[in-house]
Amino acid sequence: MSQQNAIEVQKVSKRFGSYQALHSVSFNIRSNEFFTMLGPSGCGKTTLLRMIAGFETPDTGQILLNQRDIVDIPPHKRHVNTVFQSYALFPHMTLEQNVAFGLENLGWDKARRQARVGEMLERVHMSAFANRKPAQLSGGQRQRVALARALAPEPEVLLLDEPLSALDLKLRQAMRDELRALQRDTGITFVFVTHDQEEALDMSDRIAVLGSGEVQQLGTPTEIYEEPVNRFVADFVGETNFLEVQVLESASGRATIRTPFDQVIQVPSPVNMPAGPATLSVRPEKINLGDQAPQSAFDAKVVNKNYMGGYTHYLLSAGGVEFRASRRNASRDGDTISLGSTVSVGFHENAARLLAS
Ligand SMILES: Nc1ncnc2c1ncn2[C@@H]1O[C@H](COP(=O)(O)OP(=O)(O)OP(=O)(O)O)[C@@H](O)[C@H]1O
Repeated sequence: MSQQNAIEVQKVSKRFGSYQALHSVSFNIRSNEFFTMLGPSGCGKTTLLRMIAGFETPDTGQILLNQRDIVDIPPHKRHVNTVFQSYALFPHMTLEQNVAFGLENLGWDKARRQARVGEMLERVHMSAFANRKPAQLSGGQRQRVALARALAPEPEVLLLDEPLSALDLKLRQAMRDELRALQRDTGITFVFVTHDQEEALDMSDRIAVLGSGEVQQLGTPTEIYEEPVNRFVADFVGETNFLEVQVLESASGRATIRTPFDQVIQVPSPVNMPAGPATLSVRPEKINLGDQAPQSAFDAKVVNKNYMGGYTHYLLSAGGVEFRASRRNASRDGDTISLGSTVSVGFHENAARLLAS
């Protein structure tokens, strides 16, 4: 993957009336990557996408597209296309005409247009429907055509605004793989907006987690999930337990802490973590139970359990604290820990993460 930047967002702020939607946001999107802006409703992700597209302007700051400032370039001159949740296909046109539409405006001649439309419909597996109208298609098929139309003029960047959210669950999952493959095949930079953390983890090369109009963390899916920098990211991406701990000392990315279960352990930590109270994030699947618990284990009571087939989720209590653990049922009789029993519990030190805030 090239490390060149397709898009640079530099200190972008935006206010709507008295509401500050973006607070001096900066990040770079690399050429040819699948980049996701992930965050809860209202965090500013759509506003950022609309700024890149040119439908919205920053109050302050700059946006560069391939090193060029685009703030004053109108949307249709940006070599950026957008796919929306609502497809936005022209209902009176056939699929072929829909995909050809933008190419005609760009001045492509008929032969070139036809070749490109054929190629794009093929790519999204819609060649057999070329002469149908959008109303004769399912939601997933419409979204494939919308993708073909947006990719046909070979934009430098494709913006995707929650494009899967109108589809049902099964189709959404299948479309994730298709989108990812389409990005790899075309090599076009994809900028994807979603509030669905699973989608983001599944598809992205890198994710920017947005919250309260700021970038809370930017990293690969593994970094975001395994090394969340703060409570917001740990909570928004995946499930986790927050344990109130005491930092005894810290140095170069590791800290010695006392847990609510009276263990003194060393865990990964942000640099310069001051001594005193802090929060430790431990994901439920990283808490091991019974014979799987490590040596530093302690006893906990099973307060509740939910058998989910492949997994069982447990609510446990120890040291006056309740926390969650989940365990994969790896065999027919994997679910052996009963409600009300006392079980040995532990987690590997590298599986926990001390949070900066
Ligand atoms: N044109 C506008 N006028 C006033 N407020 C706006 C406008 N556009 C966005 N906002 C506000 O700015 C904030 C960020 O909006 P934005 O649409 O970027 O959020 P989002 O993260 O995409 O959320 P969602 O997933 O709900 O679309 C929201 O609180 C929204 O109400």
